[in-house]
Amino acid sequence: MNDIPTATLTTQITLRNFNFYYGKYHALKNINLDIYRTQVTAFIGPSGCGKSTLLRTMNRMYDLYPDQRAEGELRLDGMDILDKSVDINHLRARVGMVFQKPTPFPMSIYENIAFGVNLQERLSRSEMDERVEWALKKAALWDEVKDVLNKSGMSLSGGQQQRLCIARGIAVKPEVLLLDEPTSALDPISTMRIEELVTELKEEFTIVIVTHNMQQAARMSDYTAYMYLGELIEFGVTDQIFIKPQKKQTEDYITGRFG
Ligand SMILES: Nc1ncnc2c1ncn2[C@@H]1O[C@H](COP(=O)(O)OP(=O)(O)OP(=O)(O)O)[C@@H](O)[C@H]1O
Repeated sequence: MNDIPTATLTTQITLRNFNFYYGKYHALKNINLDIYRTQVTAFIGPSGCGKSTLLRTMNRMYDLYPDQRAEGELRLDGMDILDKSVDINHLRARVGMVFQKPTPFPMSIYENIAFGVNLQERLSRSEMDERVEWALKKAALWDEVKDVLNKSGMSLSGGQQQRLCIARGIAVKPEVLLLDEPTSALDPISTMRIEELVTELKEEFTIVIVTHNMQQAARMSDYTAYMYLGELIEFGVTDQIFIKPQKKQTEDYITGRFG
C-alpha cells in the first residue's frame, strides 16, 4: 500500500476482511479499506472487478436479493452496517446513492426532492421549500429550474436529471454519497459540471465514486482504489496511484497496457 498521510483525516467507512457473494460466486475477496471523511475516493479497475458491488454494499443495496450476502466487517462511523437490526431507511439516508443512468421519479422537480425528505423528517411547507432550494443550489441546478419547480423531473435534459438525482440524494443530508459511474450517460459539458459539483460537495460530504474514466478519477478523487477480480490490489493517494503506483498490476492498468 502507498503511504497515506492520515494525520488530519478521520475514517468514515471501514472494511475489514470483507467478502461478498452472489450465490456461490465470490465477488469480493477479503477487502480491507478505509474511506476517509470529506474526501473523494474513486474505485477503478477493469469491467467485472467488483467496483459496483463494493459500492453497493455500503448502503446495503443488495438487501433485496436473498442469494446475495456479505461477510466480515463493514462499519459506518463504528456502526455495523451488516447488522440485521440496522434500519435500512435510516442507513440509506446516511449513505445516499446516485446511479449510472439518471433516475428521476415520475413527479415534479420539487416533489423529486421533497419525497425522500418526507420519509425522514416532518418539515413545514416553508421549511421544505427551503430544503428544496438548498439541495438544488448545492447540486448547481437551482438557477435552471427555480421557475419551473412544478414541471416533471423527466422533462429535464440528461445532465440536469443527473444533477436532480444528486440534489435528491443530498436533500436528506447524508454523510456519504455513493456515485456509480454518474457521468457515463452524459455529454462532455454535463460531465464537467458534475465533476465540478463533486469537487464542491466534498466540502460537506464523503464521496465514493465508481468510474471507468481514468482522467476523471485522476481529476476528481483524493484517494483511489484499484481492484482486479474481486480483490483490492492497491489503495492510496490518487496522485501516487497515478504517478507512482507500487504494484505492477496497477501500473499496467493505469498506463493502458491492460484492460
Ligand atoms: N446480480 C449478480 N448476480 C451474479 N453475479 C453478479 C451480479 N452482479 C454482478 N455480478 C458479478 O460480480 C462481479 C463484479 O461485478 P460488478 O458489477 O461489481 O463489477 P464492476 O467492476 O462494477 O464492473 P463494470 O465496470 O463492468 O460495471 C462480476 O463478475 C459480475 O459478473
